[in-house]
Amino acid sequence: MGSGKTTLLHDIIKSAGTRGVQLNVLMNEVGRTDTDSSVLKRADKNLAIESLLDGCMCCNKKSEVAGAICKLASQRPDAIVVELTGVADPEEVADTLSEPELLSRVELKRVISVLDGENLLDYSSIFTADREMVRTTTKQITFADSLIVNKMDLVTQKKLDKIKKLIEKESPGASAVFTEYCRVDLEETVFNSLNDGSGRMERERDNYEEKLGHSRIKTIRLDIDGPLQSKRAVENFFKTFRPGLLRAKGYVPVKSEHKMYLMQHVIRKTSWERVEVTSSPFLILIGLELDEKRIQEEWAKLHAVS
Ligand SMILES: Nc1nc2c(ncn2[C@@H]2O[C@H](COP(=O)(O)OP(=O)(O)OP(=O)(O)O)[C@@H](O)[C@H]2O)c(=O)[nH]1
Repeated sequence: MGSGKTTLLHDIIKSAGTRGVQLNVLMNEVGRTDTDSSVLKRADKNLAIESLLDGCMCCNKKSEVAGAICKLASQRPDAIVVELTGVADPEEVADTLSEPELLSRVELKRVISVLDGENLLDYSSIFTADREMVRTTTKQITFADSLIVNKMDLVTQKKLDKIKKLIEKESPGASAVFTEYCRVDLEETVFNSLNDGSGRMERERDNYEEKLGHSRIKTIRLDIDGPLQSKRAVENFFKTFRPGLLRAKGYVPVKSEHKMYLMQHVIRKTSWERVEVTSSPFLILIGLELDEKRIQEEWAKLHAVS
């Protein structure tokens, strides 16, 4: 909400043009007309943009996101930049990107949070913002691979000290850059993450594991070779990986009941819904800096006893 995201995106698009990097853009504008798209077209008149209007991508627009990303990915760009609204939750977006149809086509490289330095302290205090806003602001700090605190021209030294303390509290050790008009080293903040040799998009991948592995938010796909012992065994497995594990979902067969379940796990709660599924079972885990090696080891044990 006015923190400087479109300002940054404009610069990214311009810079991509001079680097020969082809970007596509997915915009999400809450309750507004599609104004930012025209601003961005000024940076590159041939830019491919999909816009989702009147909704927050992480909530009611979820089902449309997969379609829009697939459409952009089919043009085989080097990368897709997704601009979220200020109220979007990065974790939910990672969740959306882990839909099976997207998992094989795109990989999350970097989450960049642009924070409004002038208002950040208000947005993160329960005395001045509602709980949902505080929660979202905290998540935007916690989940960012790059943290940009913008509008420094409007921030006093006293406020800056408090902002630094807030960031240290929510994400110890995180390095933030403090900017005016989002002027950052774009090589370091954006383009570096594209140069890992993984090449152009739309390449079908045989191995689905760790699709989102370059961001701090990691998605891991676990294979299910046979029925699992019990629901409780799966829930205990999730417990082992708290607090990093945020989300898990999949079709899980349970041996003790000879049934298939749609399993949804969010933070601490796990729900099980009995389903008839003919496709192969799978489980996707989403979390912050998950230790994949350990997870795979524990998962293998769970199978061994099933
Ligand atoms: N004073 C000041 N204004 C800025 C700065 N960065 C951006 N702005 C202005 O703030 C306004 C909002 O910037 P945008 O880049 O559109 O912000 P946004 O995050 O895309 O906004 P939404 O799309 O509404 O979420 C524009 O008028 C910008 O010119 C800054 O560092 N200082």
